[in-house]
Amino acid sequence: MEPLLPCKAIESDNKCSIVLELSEDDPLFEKKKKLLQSKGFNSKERIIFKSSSGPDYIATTLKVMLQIARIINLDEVELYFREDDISLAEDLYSPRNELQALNSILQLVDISLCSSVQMQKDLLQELHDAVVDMIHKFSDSNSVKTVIVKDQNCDKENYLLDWCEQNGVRTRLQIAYVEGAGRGAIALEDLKVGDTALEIPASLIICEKLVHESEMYLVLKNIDGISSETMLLLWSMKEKYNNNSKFKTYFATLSEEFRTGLSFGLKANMAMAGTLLFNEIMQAKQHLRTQYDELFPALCDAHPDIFPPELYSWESFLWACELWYSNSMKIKFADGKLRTCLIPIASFLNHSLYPHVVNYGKVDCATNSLKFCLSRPCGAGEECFLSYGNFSSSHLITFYGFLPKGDNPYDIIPLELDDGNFISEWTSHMVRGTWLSRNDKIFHYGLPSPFLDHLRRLKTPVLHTKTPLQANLENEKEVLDDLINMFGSLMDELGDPDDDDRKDTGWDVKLAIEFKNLQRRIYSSVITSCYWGLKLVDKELCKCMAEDSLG
Ligand SMILES: C[S@@+](CC[C@H](N)C(=O)[O-])C[C@H]1O[C@@H](n2cnc3c(N)ncnc32)[C@H](O)[C@@H]1O
Repeated sequence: MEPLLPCKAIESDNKCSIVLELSEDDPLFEKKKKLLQSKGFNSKERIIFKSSSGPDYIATTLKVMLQIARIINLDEVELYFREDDISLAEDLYSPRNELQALNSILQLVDISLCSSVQMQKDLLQELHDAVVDMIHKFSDSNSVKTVIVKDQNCDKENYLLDWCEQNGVRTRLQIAYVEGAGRGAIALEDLKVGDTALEIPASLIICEKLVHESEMYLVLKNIDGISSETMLLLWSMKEKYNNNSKFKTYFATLSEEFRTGLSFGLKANMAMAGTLLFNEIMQAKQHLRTQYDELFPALCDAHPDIFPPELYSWESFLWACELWYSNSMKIKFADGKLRTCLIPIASFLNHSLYPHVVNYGKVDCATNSLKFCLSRPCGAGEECFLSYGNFSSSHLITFYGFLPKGDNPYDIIPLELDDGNFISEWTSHMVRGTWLSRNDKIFHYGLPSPFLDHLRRLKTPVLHTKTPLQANLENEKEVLDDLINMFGSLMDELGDPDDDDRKDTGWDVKLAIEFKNLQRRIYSSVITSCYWGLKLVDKELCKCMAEDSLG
Protein backbone atom coordinates (compact mmCIF):
# COMPACT_ATOMS: atom_id res chain seq x y z
CA MET A 1 0.00 0.00 0.00
CA GLU A 2 1.28 3.40 -0.93
CA PRO A 3 0.95 6.28 1.56
CA LEU A 4 -1.81 8.74 0.90
CA LEU A 5 -0.90 12.35 0.42
CA PRO A 6 -1.65 14.20 3.63
CA CYS A 7 -3.53 17.25 2.32
CA LYS A 8 -6.47 19.29 3.53
CA ALA A 9 -8.91 21.56 1.72
CA ILE A 10 -10.32 24.78 3.08
CA GLU A 11 -13.29 26.57 1.58
CA SER A 12 -15.04 29.94 1.49
CA ASP A 13 -17.94 31.05 -0.75
CA ASN A 14 -16.55 31.60 -4.26
CA LYS A 15 -13.05 30.42 -3.65
CA CYS A 16 -11.39 27.47 -2.10
CA SER A 17 -7.90 26.67 -1.06
CA ILE A 18 -6.18 23.35 -0.93
CA VAL A 19 -3.38 22.66 1.48
CA LEU A 20 -0.65 20.28 0.47
CA GLU A 21 1.32 19.21 3.46
CA LEU A 22 4.35 17.00 3.90
CA SER A 23 3.67 14.86 6.95
CA GLU A 24 6.20 15.15 9.76
CA ASP A 25 5.77 11.39 10.22
CA ASP A 26 7.24 10.77 6.78
CA PRO A 27 10.56 8.96 7.38
CA LEU A 28 12.04 11.05 4.53
CA PHE A 29 10.67 14.31 5.96
CA GLU A 30 13.98 16.21 6.22
CA LYS A 31 15.18 15.27 2.74
CA LYS A 32 11.84 16.09 1.13
CA LYS A 33 11.54 19.35 3.05
CA LYS A 34 14.97 20.39 1.79
CA LEU A 35 14.00 19.52 -1.77
CA LEU A 36 10.72 21.43 -1.47
CA GLN A 37 12.61 24.45 -0.16
CA SER A 38 15.13 24.27 -2.99
CA LYS A 39 12.17 24.67 -5.36
CA GLY A 40 10.72 27.57 -3.39
CA PHE A 41 8.04 25.66 -1.45
CA ASN A 42 7.38 25.12 2.23
CA SER A 43 6.48 21.77 3.75
CA LYS A 44 2.91 23.15 3.98
CA GLU A 45 1.55 25.10 1.03
CA ARG A 46 -1.91 26.57 0.53
CA ILE A 47 -3.07 26.88 -3.07
CA ILE A 48 -6.01 29.22 -3.68
CA PHE A 49 -8.55 28.81 -6.49
CA LYS A 50 -11.17 31.46 -7.35
CA SER A 51 -14.30 30.76 -9.37
CA SER A 52 -13.38 33.47 -11.91
CA SER A 53 -9.87 32.13 -12.37
CA GLY A 54 -10.34 30.55 -15.82
CA PRO A 55 -8.88 27.38 -17.33
CA ASP A 56 -5.34 28.74 -17.86
CA TYR A 57 -5.11 29.71 -14.22
CA ILE A 58 -6.34 26.24 -13.22
CA ALA A 59 -3.79 24.52 -15.49
CA THR A 60 -0.92 26.66 -14.20
CA THR A 61 -1.92 26.21 -10.58
CA LEU A 62 -2.34 22.48 -11.02
CA LYS A 63 1.19 22.34 -12.38
CA VAL A 64 2.47 23.91 -9.18
CA MET A 65 0.40 21.52 -7.07
CA LEU A 66 1.79 18.61 -9.04
CA GLN A 67 5.36 19.76 -8.43
CA ILE A 68 4.72 19.72 -4.69
CA ALA A 69 2.71 16.48 -4.72
CA ARG A 70 5.48 14.71 -6.67
CA ILE A 71 8.02 15.56 -3.98
CA ILE A 72 5.68 14.58 -1.15
CA ASN A 73 5.12 11.22 -2.83
CA LEU A 74 8.75 10.39 -3.60
CA ASP A 75 10.10 7.14 -2.23
CA GLU A 76 13.69 6.65 -1.11
CA VAL A 77 15.03 5.30 -4.40
CA GLU A 78 13.36 8.08 -6.39
CA LEU A 79 14.75 10.64 -3.99
CA TYR A 80 18.28 9.25 -4.25
CA PHE A 81 18.27 9.11 -8.06
CA ARG A 82 16.41 12.37 -8.66
CA GLU A 83 17.90 14.74 -11.18
CA ASP A 84 17.43 18.37 -10.27
CA ASP A 85 18.99 19.87 -13.35
CA ILE A 86 16.95 22.94 -14.24
CA SER A 87 17.62 22.36 -17.93
CA LEU A 88 15.51 19.16 -17.80
CA ALA A 89 12.07 20.04 -19.09
CA GLU A 90 10.02 18.60 -16.22
CA ASP A 91 10.54 17.24 -12.73
CA LEU A 92 9.16 13.86 -13.75
CA TYR A 93 10.47 11.27 -11.32
CA SER A 94 8.81 7.97 -12.29
CA PRO A 95 5.46 6.71 -13.64
CA ARG A 96 4.68 5.42 -10.14
CA ASN A 97 5.35 8.80 -8.58
CA GLU A 98 3.42 10.68 -11.25
CA LEU A 99 0.34 8.52 -10.84
CA GLN A 100 0.50 8.67 -7.07
CA ALA A 101 0.94 12.46 -7.10
CA LEU A 102 -1.97 13.03 -9.51
CA ASN A 103 -4.24 10.68 -7.58
CA SER A 104 -3.38 12.31 -4.28
CA ILE A 105 -4.47 15.69 -5.69
CA LEU A 106 -7.62 14.09 -7.08
CA GLN A 107 -8.43 12.53 -3.73
CA LEU A 108 -8.11 15.87 -2.03
CA VAL A 109 -10.30 17.64 -4.59
CA ASP A 110 -12.94 14.89 -4.27
CA ILE A 111 -13.00 15.13 -0.48
CA SER A 112 -13.60 18.89 -0.81
CA LEU A 113 -16.31 18.32 -3.43
CA CYS A 114 -18.36 16.31 -0.95
CA SER A 115 -18.61 19.17 1.54
CA SER A 116 -18.72 22.30 -0.61
CA VAL A 117 -21.41 24.83 -1.55
CA GLN A 118 -22.62 25.07 -5.19
CA MET A 119 -20.19 27.78 -6.37
CA GLN A 120 -17.23 25.87 -5.02
CA LYS A 121 -18.66 22.63 -6.44
CA ASP A 122 -18.40 24.01 -9.99
CA LEU A 123 -14.86 25.11 -9.38
CA LEU A 124 -13.83 21.86 -7.73
CA GLN A 125 -15.52 19.86 -10.50
CA GLU A 126 -13.43 21.81 -13.01
CA LEU A 127 -10.34 20.97 -11.02
CA HIS A 128 -11.39 17.32 -10.80
CA ASP A 129 -11.85 17.14 -14.58
CA ALA A 130 -8.49 18.80 -15.19
CA VAL A 131 -6.68 16.26 -12.99
CA VAL A 132 -8.51 13.31 -14.57
CA ASP A 133 -7.55 14.69 -17.98
CA MET A 134 -3.89 14.78 -16.91
CA ILE A 135 -4.14 11.17 -15.71
CA HIS A 136 -5.68 10.11 -19.04
CA LYS A 137 -2.94 11.80 -21.03
CA PHE A 138 -0.27 10.23 -18.89
CA SER A 139 -1.97 6.84 -19.11
CA ASP A 140 -2.27 6.92 -22.92
CA SER A 141 1.44 7.54 -23.29
CA ASN A 142 2.29 4.52 -21.11
CA SER A 143 -0.25 1.89 -22.19
CA VAL A 144 0.77 -1.75 -22.77
CA LYS A 145 -0.94 -4.18 -25.16
CA THR A 146 -2.70 -7.14 -23.54
CA VAL A 147 -2.15 -10.53 -25.22
CA ILE A 148 -4.69 -13.13 -24.09
CA VAL A 149 -3.80 -16.81 -24.54
CA LYS A 150 -6.99 -18.17 -26.06
CA ASP A 151 -6.63 -21.96 -25.82
CA GLN A 152 -6.36 -22.17 -22.03
CA ASN A 153 -9.22 -23.54 -20.00
CA CYS A 154 -10.51 -21.22 -17.26
CA ASP A 155 -13.28 -23.46 -15.88
CA LYS A 156 -11.88 -23.53 -12.32
CA GLU A 157 -11.41 -19.77 -12.33
CA ASN A 158 -14.94 -19.16 -13.64
CA TYR A 159 -16.33 -21.53 -11.05
CA LEU A 160 -14.55 -19.55 -8.34
CA LEU A 161 -15.82 -16.30 -9.84
CA ASP A 162 -19.44 -17.60 -9.74
CA TRP A 163 -19.03 -18.75 -6.16
CA CYS A 164 -17.54 -15.41 -5.16
CA GLU A 165 -20.32 -13.43 -6.85
CA GLN A 166 -22.89 -15.56 -5.03
CA ASN A 167 -21.10 -14.57 -1.84
CA GLY A 168 -21.14 -10.85 -2.41
CA VAL A 169 -18.12 -10.14 -4.64
CA ARG A 170 -18.69 -7.45 -7.25
CA THR A 171 -16.39 -7.55 -10.21
CA ARG A 172 -15.92 -5.75 -13.48
CA LEU A 173 -13.01 -8.05 -14.29
CA GLN A 174 -12.87 -11.51 -15.79
CA ILE A 175 -10.07 -14.05 -15.55
CA ALA A 176 -8.06 -15.17 -18.58
CA TYR A 177 -4.60 -16.51 -19.35
CA VAL A 178 -2.25 -13.76 -20.49
CA GLU A 179 1.01 -14.10 -22.30
CA GLY A 180 3.95 -14.77 -19.99
CA ALA A 181 2.14 -14.34 -16.65
CA GLY A 182 -0.35 -17.21 -16.14
CA ARG A 183 -3.78 -15.90 -15.29
CA GLY A 184 -4.61 -12.23 -15.20
CA ALA A 185 -7.66 -9.99 -14.63
CA ILE A 186 -9.17 -8.40 -17.73
CA ALA A 187 -11.55 -5.42 -17.71
CA LEU A 188 -15.03 -6.41 -18.90
CA GLU A 189 -15.87 -2.80 -19.81
CA ASP A 190 -14.16 0.57 -20.01
CA LEU A 191 -13.20 1.53 -16.47
CA LYS A 192 -12.59 5.13 -15.46
CA VAL A 193 -10.33 6.70 -12.84
CA GLY A 194 -11.97 6.13 -9.46
CA ASP A 195 -14.13 3.20 -10.63
CA THR A 196 -14.18 0.12 -8.41
CA ALA A 197 -12.88 -2.76 -10.53
CA LEU A 198 -13.35 -5.33 -7.80
CA GLU A 199 -15.02 -5.41 -4.39
CA ILE A 200 -14.50 -8.29 -1.97
CA PRO A 201 -16.56 -8.65 1.23
CA ALA A 202 -14.37 -9.05 4.32
CA SER A 203 -16.03 -12.44 4.93
CA LEU A 204 -14.21 -13.86 1.87
CA ILE A 205 -10.75 -12.74 2.97
CA ILE A 206 -8.55 -15.59 4.20
CA CYS A 207 -6.82 -14.38 7.35
CA GLU A 208 -5.75 -15.42 10.86
CA LYS A 209 -9.37 -15.64 12.05
CA LEU A 210 -9.64 -18.98 10.22
CA VAL A 211 -6.66 -20.42 12.10
CA HIS A 212 -8.15 -19.25 15.38
CA GLU A 213 -11.31 -21.20 14.55
CA SER A 214 -9.38 -24.37 13.70
CA GLU A 215 -8.28 -27.11 16.10
CA MET A 216 -4.63 -26.53 15.25
CA TYR A 217 -4.77 -23.16 16.99
CA LEU A 218 -4.95 -24.89 20.39
CA VAL A 219 -1.50 -26.32 19.68
CA LEU A 220 0.03 -23.40 17.76
CA LYS A 221 -0.89 -20.73 20.30
CA ASN A 222 1.44 -22.40 22.79
CA ILE A 223 4.50 -22.16 20.55
CA ASP A 224 6.73 -19.33 21.69
CA GLY A 225 7.21 -16.55 19.14
CA ILE A 226 5.26 -18.18 16.29
CA SER A 227 3.84 -15.51 13.98
CA SER A 228 0.27 -15.43 12.65
CA GLU A 229 1.77 -15.70 9.12
CA THR A 230 3.45 -19.00 10.02
CA MET A 231 0.22 -20.26 11.59
CA LEU A 232 -1.69 -19.41 8.41
CA LEU A 233 0.93 -21.11 6.31
CA LEU A 234 0.56 -24.33 8.34
CA TRP A 235 -3.23 -24.02 8.19
CA SER A 236 -3.22 -23.68 4.39
CA MET A 237 -1.03 -26.80 4.00
CA LYS A 238 -3.84 -28.82 5.50
CA GLU A 239 -6.86 -26.82 4.32
CA LYS A 240 -5.80 -27.42 0.71
CA TYR A 241 -6.89 -31.07 1.19
CA ASN A 242 -10.04 -30.35 3.22
CA ASN A 243 -13.05 -31.34 1.10
CA ASN A 244 -15.37 -29.41 3.42
CA SER A 245 -13.36 -26.22 3.32
CA LYS A 246 -15.33 -23.01 2.78
CA PHE A 247 -12.52 -22.04 0.38
CA LYS A 248 -12.43 -25.31 -1.59
CA THR A 249 -13.10 -23.53 -4.91
CA TYR A 250 -10.27 -21.09 -4.16
CA PHE A 251 -7.77 -23.84 -3.33
CA ALA A 252 -8.79 -25.67 -6.53
CA THR A 253 -7.45 -22.77 -8.61
CA LEU A 254 -3.98 -22.85 -7.05
CA SER A 255 -1.02 -24.24 -8.99
CA GLU A 256 0.72 -27.40 -7.83
CA GLU A 257 4.04 -25.62 -8.33
CA PHE A 258 4.65 -21.92 -8.06
CA ARG A 259 8.02 -21.63 -9.76
CA THR A 260 9.49 -18.86 -7.67
CA GLY A 261 13.18 -18.44 -6.89
CA LEU A 262 12.62 -20.55 -3.76
CA SER A 263 12.18 -23.57 -6.06
CA PHE A 264 15.28 -22.97 -8.17
CA GLY A 265 17.22 -26.19 -8.87
CA LEU A 266 20.96 -26.75 -8.68
CA LYS A 267 21.67 -25.72 -12.29
CA ALA A 268 19.85 -22.40 -11.81
CA ASN A 269 21.75 -21.82 -8.57
CA MET A 270 24.99 -22.34 -10.45
CA ALA A 271 23.87 -20.10 -13.31
CA MET A 272 23.16 -17.18 -10.98
CA ALA A 273 26.36 -17.53 -8.91
CA GLY A 274 27.89 -14.14 -8.11
CA THR A 275 24.63 -12.23 -8.58
CA LEU A 276 22.51 -10.34 -6.06
CA LEU A 277 19.77 -12.86 -6.82
CA PHE A 278 21.93 -15.74 -5.59
CA ASN A 279 22.40 -14.06 -2.20
CA GLU A 280 18.72 -13.19 -1.86
CA ILE A 281 17.49 -16.70 -2.69
CA MET A 282 20.06 -18.47 -0.51
CA GLN A 283 19.27 -16.27 2.49
CA ALA A 284 15.52 -16.72 2.09
CA LYS A 285 15.81 -20.51 1.72
CA GLN A 286 18.12 -20.80 4.70
CA HIS A 287 15.65 -18.80 6.81
CA LEU A 288 12.73 -21.02 5.74
CA ARG A 289 14.67 -24.23 6.28
CA THR A 290 15.53 -23.14 9.84
CA GLN A 291 11.91 -22.27 10.47
CA TYR A 292 10.75 -25.65 9.16
CA ASP A 293 13.31 -27.57 11.21
CA GLU A 294 12.18 -25.77 14.37
CA LEU A 295 8.62 -27.02 13.84
CA PHE A 296 9.01 -30.42 12.18
CA PRO A 297 8.99 -33.29 12.75
CA ALA A 298 8.27 -32.20 16.37
CA LEU A 299 4.67 -31.09 15.64
CA CYS A 300 3.86 -34.25 13.66
CA ASP A 301 5.36 -36.46 16.36
CA ALA A 302 3.46 -34.75 19.16
CA HIS A 303 0.11 -34.30 17.34
CA PRO A 304 -0.07 -36.68 14.35
CA ASP A 305 -3.87 -36.33 14.22
CA ILE A 306 -3.67 -32.54 13.79
CA PHE A 307 -0.44 -32.44 11.77
CA PRO A 308 -0.46 -35.62 9.64
CA PRO A 309 3.20 -36.20 8.62
CA GLU A 310 2.26 -36.80 4.97
CA LEU A 311 0.91 -33.21 4.71
CA TYR A 312 3.86 -31.56 6.44
CA SER A 313 6.89 -32.44 4.32
CA TRP A 314 9.57 -29.82 3.54
CA GLU A 315 8.27 -29.73 -0.08
CA SER A 316 4.72 -28.96 1.11
CA PHE A 317 6.05 -26.30 3.47
CA LEU A 318 7.94 -24.68 0.60
CA TRP A 319 4.78 -24.80 -1.56
CA ALA A 320 2.86 -22.94 1.16
CA CYS A 321 5.67 -20.40 1.56
CA GLU A 322 5.59 -19.74 -2.18
CA LEU A 323 1.79 -19.44 -2.07
CA TRP A 324 1.89 -16.88 0.71
CA TYR A 325 4.85 -14.93 -0.62
CA SER A 326 3.49 -14.68 -4.16
CA ASN A 327 -0.25 -14.32 -3.48
CA SER A 328 -0.81 -12.66 -0.12
CA MET A 329 -1.59 -9.00 0.56
CA LYS A 330 -1.29 -6.96 3.73
CA ILE A 331 -4.73 -5.64 4.59
CA LYS A 332 -5.79 -3.13 7.24
CA PHE A 333 -9.08 -4.20 8.80
CA ALA A 334 -11.84 -2.14 10.39
CA ASP A 335 -10.27 -2.76 13.83
CA GLY A 336 -7.13 -0.96 12.60
CA LYS A 337 -5.01 -4.15 12.54
CA LEU A 338 -2.79 -5.03 9.59
CA ARG A 339 -3.09 -8.70 8.61
CA THR A 340 -1.49 -10.83 5.91
CA CYS A 341 -4.30 -12.31 3.81
CA LEU A 342 -5.15 -14.36 0.75
CA ILE A 343 -7.93 -12.80 -1.28
CA PRO A 344 -9.84 -14.86 -3.83
CA ILE A 345 -10.10 -13.20 -7.29
CA ALA A 346 -7.85 -10.29 -6.24
CA SER A 347 -4.97 -12.76 -6.28
CA PHE A 348 -5.39 -13.08 -10.06
CA LEU A 349 -4.18 -9.51 -10.49
CA ASN A 350 -0.66 -9.39 -11.90
CA HIS A 351 2.03 -6.85 -11.10
CA SER A 352 3.11 -3.98 -13.29
CA LEU A 353 5.62 -1.16 -13.00
CA TYR A 354 2.79 0.97 -14.30
CA PRO A 355 -0.28 -0.33 -12.43
CA HIS A 356 -3.94 0.63 -12.62
CA VAL A 357 -4.59 0.03 -8.94
CA VAL A 358 -2.16 1.85 -6.66
CA ASN A 359 -4.04 2.50 -3.42
CA TYR A 360 -5.53 -0.65 -1.98
CA GLY A 361 -5.29 -2.63 1.18
CA LYS A 362 -7.80 -1.06 3.56
CA VAL A 363 -11.18 -2.55 4.41
CA ASP A 364 -13.87 0.08 3.87
CA CYS A 365 -15.61 0.39 7.24
CA ALA A 366 -18.93 1.51 5.69
CA THR A 367 -19.29 -1.56 3.45
CA ASN A 368 -16.97 -3.96 5.33
CA SER A 369 -15.37 -4.79 2.01
CA LEU A 370 -12.09 -4.39 0.24
CA LYS A 371 -12.23 -2.22 -2.87
CA PHE A 372 -9.80 -2.10 -5.76
CA CYS A 373 -10.30 1.34 -7.31
CA LEU A 374 -8.59 2.56 -10.44
CA SER A 375 -5.87 5.18 -10.30
CA ARG A 376 -5.76 5.27 -14.08
CA PRO A 377 -8.26 4.15 -16.72
CA CYS A 378 -8.39 0.57 -18.00
CA GLY A 379 -10.11 -0.11 -21.32
CA ALA A 380 -12.41 -3.08 -22.00
CA GLY A 381 -10.26 -6.13 -22.83
CA GLU A 382 -7.17 -4.59 -21.21
CA GLU A 383 -5.39 -6.37 -18.36
CA CYS A 384 -5.83 -4.59 -15.04
CA PHE A 385 -2.60 -4.47 -13.02
CA LEU A 386 -1.70 -3.94 -9.40
CA SER A 387 1.59 -2.86 -7.91
CA TYR A 388 2.89 -5.52 -5.51
CA GLY A 389 5.31 -2.92 -4.17
CA ASN A 390 8.48 -1.10 -5.15
CA PHE A 391 10.54 -4.24 -5.53
CA SER A 392 13.80 -5.03 -7.30
CA SER A 393 13.83 -7.78 -9.92
CA SER A 394 15.84 -10.03 -7.59
CA HIS A 395 13.06 -9.73 -4.98
CA LEU A 396 10.37 -10.35 -7.61
CA ILE A 397 12.18 -13.47 -8.88
CA THR A 398 12.86 -14.81 -5.37
CA PHE A 399 9.34 -14.43 -4.02
CA TYR A 400 7.12 -14.18 -7.13
CA GLY A 401 9.10 -15.98 -9.86
CA PHE A 402 9.15 -13.35 -12.59
CA LEU A 403 11.22 -10.56 -14.02
CA PRO A 404 8.98 -7.59 -14.81
CA LYS A 405 8.81 -6.24 -18.35
CA GLY A 406 10.21 -2.75 -18.87
CA ASP A 407 12.71 -0.67 -16.96
CA ASN A 408 12.45 -1.39 -13.26
CA PRO A 409 13.67 1.71 -11.37
CA TYR A 410 14.12 -0.44 -8.26
CA ASP A 411 16.85 -2.55 -9.86
CA ILE A 412 19.59 -1.00 -7.83
CA ILE A 413 23.06 -2.28 -6.97
CA PRO A 414 23.83 -1.46 -3.33
CA LEU A 415 27.46 -0.44 -2.84
CA GLU A 416 29.72 -0.93 0.13
CA LEU A 417 32.00 2.08 0.30
CA ASP A 418 34.52 3.64 2.58
CA ASP A 419 32.34 6.17 4.43
CA GLY A 420 35.22 8.67 4.66
CA ASN A 421 33.63 9.92 7.91
CA PHE A 422 31.77 12.60 5.99
CA ILE A 423 28.58 14.05 7.33
CA SER A 424 26.22 13.36 4.50
CA GLU A 425 22.52 13.17 3.82
CA TRP A 426 22.98 9.58 2.59
CA THR A 427 24.53 6.84 4.68
CA SER A 428 24.52 4.23 1.91
CA HIS A 429 24.99 4.43 -1.82
CA MET A 430 23.78 2.63 -4.92
CA VAL A 431 23.75 2.68 -8.70
CA ARG A 432 21.28 1.50 -11.30
CA GLY A 433 21.22 1.26 -15.11
CA THR A 434 22.27 4.64 -16.46
CA TRP A 435 19.71 4.23 -19.26
CA LEU A 436 17.17 5.31 -16.63
CA SER A 437 18.79 8.72 -16.35
CA ARG A 438 17.97 11.77 -18.46
CA ASN A 439 21.15 13.61 -17.60
CA ASP A 440 24.38 12.43 -19.21
CA LYS A 441 26.05 15.85 -19.04
CA ILE A 442 29.42 16.59 -17.51
CA PHE A 443 29.48 16.06 -13.71
CA HIS A 444 26.41 13.79 -14.01
CA TYR A 445 27.06 11.05 -16.64
CA GLY A 446 23.73 9.39 -15.81
CA LEU A 447 25.02 8.48 -12.33
CA PRO A 448 23.38 9.48 -9.01
CA SER A 449 24.66 12.76 -7.60
CA PRO A 450 24.92 11.58 -3.95
CA PHE A 451 27.23 8.76 -5.06
CA LEU A 452 29.41 10.99 -7.25
CA ASP A 453 29.62 13.63 -4.52
CA HIS A 454 30.72 10.98 -2.06
CA LEU A 455 33.47 9.75 -4.38
CA ARG A 456 34.63 13.30 -5.10
CA ARG A 457 34.97 14.00 -1.42
CA LEU A 458 36.99 10.81 -0.93
CA LYS A 459 39.62 12.26 -3.27
CA THR A 460 41.72 15.28 -2.30
CA PRO A 461 41.69 17.83 -5.08
CA VAL A 462 45.09 19.36 -5.87
CA LEU A 463 44.31 23.02 -5.60
CA HIS A 464 47.71 24.63 -5.27
CA THR A 465 49.12 25.17 -8.75
CA LYS A 466 46.09 24.96 -10.95
CA THR A 467 42.81 26.79 -11.37
CA PRO A 468 39.97 25.36 -9.21
CA LEU A 469 38.11 24.20 -12.31
CA GLN A 470 41.14 22.39 -13.66
CA ALA A 471 41.72 20.75 -10.28
CA ASN A 472 38.08 19.72 -10.17
CA LEU A 473 38.34 18.22 -13.61
CA GLU A 474 41.40 16.22 -12.70
CA ASN A 475 39.68 15.03 -9.57
CA GLU A 476 36.72 14.10 -11.74
CA LYS A 477 38.91 12.03 -14.05
CA GLU A 478 40.26 10.07 -11.08
CA VAL A 479 36.73 9.41 -9.84
CA LEU A 480 35.68 8.13 -13.25
CA ASP A 481 38.80 5.98 -13.60
CA ASP A 482 38.13 4.44 -10.18
CA LEU A 483 34.57 3.70 -11.16
CA ILE A 484 35.64 2.02 -14.39
CA ASN A 485 38.01 -0.21 -12.41
CA MET A 486 35.45 -0.94 -9.70
CA PHE A 487 32.67 -1.94 -12.09
CA GLY A 488 35.12 -3.75 -14.38
CA SER A 489 36.04 -6.03 -11.44
CA LEU A 490 32.38 -6.54 -10.53
CA MET A 491 31.66 -7.47 -14.14
CA ASP A 492 34.54 -9.99 -14.14
CA GLU A 493 33.07 -11.62 -11.03
CA LEU A 494 29.95 -12.47 -13.05
CA GLY A 495 32.05 -14.58 -15.44
CA ASP A 496 31.98 -14.88 -19.19
CA PRO A 497 28.46 -14.62 -20.71
CA ASP A 498 29.45 -17.24 -23.28
CA ASP A 499 29.76 -19.75 -20.44
CA ASP A 500 26.05 -19.40 -19.58
CA ASP A 501 24.28 -22.55 -20.72
CA ARG A 502 21.62 -21.10 -22.98
CA LYS A 503 20.69 -24.55 -24.29
CA ASP A 504 19.20 -25.39 -20.91
CA THR A 505 15.55 -24.50 -21.34
CA GLY A 506 14.55 -25.03 -17.70
CA TRP A 507 12.36 -22.13 -16.48
CA ASP A 508 14.65 -21.55 -13.52
CA VAL A 509 17.93 -21.55 -15.48
CA LYS A 510 16.35 -19.15 -17.98
CA LEU A 511 15.31 -16.75 -15.21
CA ALA A 512 18.71 -17.02 -13.54
CA ILE A 513 20.51 -16.15 -16.79
CA GLU A 514 18.07 -13.34 -17.54
CA PHE A 515 18.83 -11.84 -14.16
CA LYS A 516 22.58 -12.26 -14.58
CA ASN A 517 22.34 -10.46 -17.92
CA LEU A 518 20.37 -7.66 -16.29
CA GLN A 519 23.10 -7.23 -13.68
CA ARG A 520 25.74 -7.27 -16.44
CA ARG A 521 23.74 -4.66 -18.36
CA ILE A 522 23.67 -2.38 -15.30
CA TYR A 523 27.44 -2.71 -14.73
CA SER A 524 28.14 -2.21 -18.41
CA SER A 525 25.95 0.92 -18.57
CA VAL A 526 27.90 2.41 -15.65
CA ILE A 527 31.23 1.66 -17.33
CA THR A 528 30.07 3.10 -20.69
CA SER A 529 28.77 6.22 -18.96
CA CYS A 530 32.11 6.69 -17.20
CA TYR A 531 34.01 6.43 -20.49
CA TRP A 532 31.61 8.99 -21.93
CA GLY A 533 32.25 11.14 -18.87
CA LEU A 534 36.02 10.91 -19.36
CA LYS A 535 35.60 12.24 -22.90
CA LEU A 536 33.54 15.19 -21.64
CA VAL A 537 36.04 15.95 -18.89
CA ASP A 538 39.01 15.72 -21.28
CA LYS A 539 37.30 18.12 -23.65
CA GLU A 540 36.71 20.55 -20.82
CA LEU A 541 40.30 20.20 -19.61
CA CYS A 542 41.61 20.99 -23.10
CA LYS A 543 39.45 24.12 -23.14
CA CYS A 544 40.75 25.09 -19.71
CA MET A 545 44.38 24.63 -20.72
CA ALA A 546 43.87 26.54 -23.96
CA GLU A 547 42.41 29.44 -21.98
CA ASP A 548 45.32 29.25 -19.51
CA SER A 549 47.93 29.36 -22.27
CA LEU A 550 46.23 32.42 -23.73
CA GLY A 551 46.82 33.98 -20.34
C1 LIG B 1 -0.87 -12.91 -7.20
S1 LIG B 1 -0.47 -14.02 -8.41
C2 LIG B 1 -1.20 -13.34 -9.85
C3 LIG B 1 -1.96 -14.38 -10.65
C4 LIG B 1 -1.12 -15.40 -11.35
N1 LIG B 1 -0.72 -14.90 -12.65
C5 LIG B 1 -1.84 -16.72 -11.46
O1 LIG B 1 -1.94 -17.26 -12.57
O2 LIG B 1 -2.26 -17.22 -10.42
C6 LIG B 1 1.23 -13.66 -8.55
C7 LIG B 1 1.96 -14.47 -9.59
O3 LIG B 1 1.60 -14.04 -10.90
C8 LIG B 1 2.71 -14.03 -11.76
N2 LIG B 1 2.93 -12.64 -12.18
C9 LIG B 1 2.44 -11.52 -11.60
N3 LIG B 1 2.79 -10.44 -12.28
C10 LIG B 1 3.54 -10.85 -13.31
C11 LIG B 1 4.21 -10.19 -14.37
N4 LIG B 1 4.18 -8.88 -14.50
N5 LIG B 1 4.88 -10.95 -15.27
C12 LIG B 1 4.94 -12.29 -15.15
N6 LIG B 1 4.33 -12.97 -14.16
C13 LIG B 1 3.63 -12.28 -13.26
C14 LIG B 1 3.88 -14.58 -10.96
O4 LIG B 1 3.93 -15.95 -11.18
C15 LIG B 1 3.46 -14.30 -9.54
O5 LIG B 1 4.04 -15.17 -8.61
